[in-house]
Amino acid sequence: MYIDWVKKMKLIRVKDYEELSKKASNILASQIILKPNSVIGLATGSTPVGMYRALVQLYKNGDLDFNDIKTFNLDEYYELNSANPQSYHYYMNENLFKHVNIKERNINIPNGMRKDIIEECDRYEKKIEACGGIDLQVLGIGRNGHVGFNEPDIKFEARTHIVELDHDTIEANSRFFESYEVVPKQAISMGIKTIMHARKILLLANGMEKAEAIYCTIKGKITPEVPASVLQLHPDVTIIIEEKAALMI
Ligand SMILES: O=P(O)(O)OC[C@H]1O[C@](O)(CO)[C@@H](O)[C@@H]1O
Repeated sequence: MYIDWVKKMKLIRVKDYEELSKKASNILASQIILKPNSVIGLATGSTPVGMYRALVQLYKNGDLDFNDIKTFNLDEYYELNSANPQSYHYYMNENLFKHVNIKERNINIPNGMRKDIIEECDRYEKKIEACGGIDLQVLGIGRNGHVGFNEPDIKFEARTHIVELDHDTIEANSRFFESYEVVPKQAISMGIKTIMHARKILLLANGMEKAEAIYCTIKGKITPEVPASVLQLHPDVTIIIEEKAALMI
């Protein structure tokens, strides 16, 4: 492990995915131990799967208690219901929630099935506020530098909203679906402003295909073309980068 600071961002370089997952779960576990009623922002995608596995293990060993934890997920596909195995509701249940003692009423994920989507986005934002804001937000990163589903050219001032997914994102995520055609083309996502309001941010990057996005996020100019680059302006960001994702920095 190698720790570095670039423009106020704390970079933790790790040798492989296992170390990334362990390190990320330890950071989350410290947050939960130090503040048992923390509000945690959660991410989906393949990258945090190992972190969730490690958190479940800590819980099973009796080292972690989710009883007072509240969670808010970053995003959900539009018009996929929670019983659909491709939905992020389903993913979260399978990877974390059903294995730990979190209370159902403390779990928050945007509801892509609501008829009035604008109202749903508004409700989600208000709920985050009512819970006192997010203490620690976990993020993955897309090949195009997206965070949550905030695609390139997003408005930095956006809050939770409905987004049109990029071709690149649909293509990347089609590995979880039968084909490109059946991947939803829209999603509800926390906006950049919502993410930037979190007190702490933990970004995880794994694999060569993230190397360019990570380079632009850390060393590039701050631009809506690389949504994650805005994190340079956040006062408390930790990025855990596996060796191949760190190739360009
Ligand atoms: O971890 P993965 O599967 O590479 O996904 C990266 C990003 O893409 C998304 O899955 C959305 O496309 C995000 O939720 C995630 O942060």
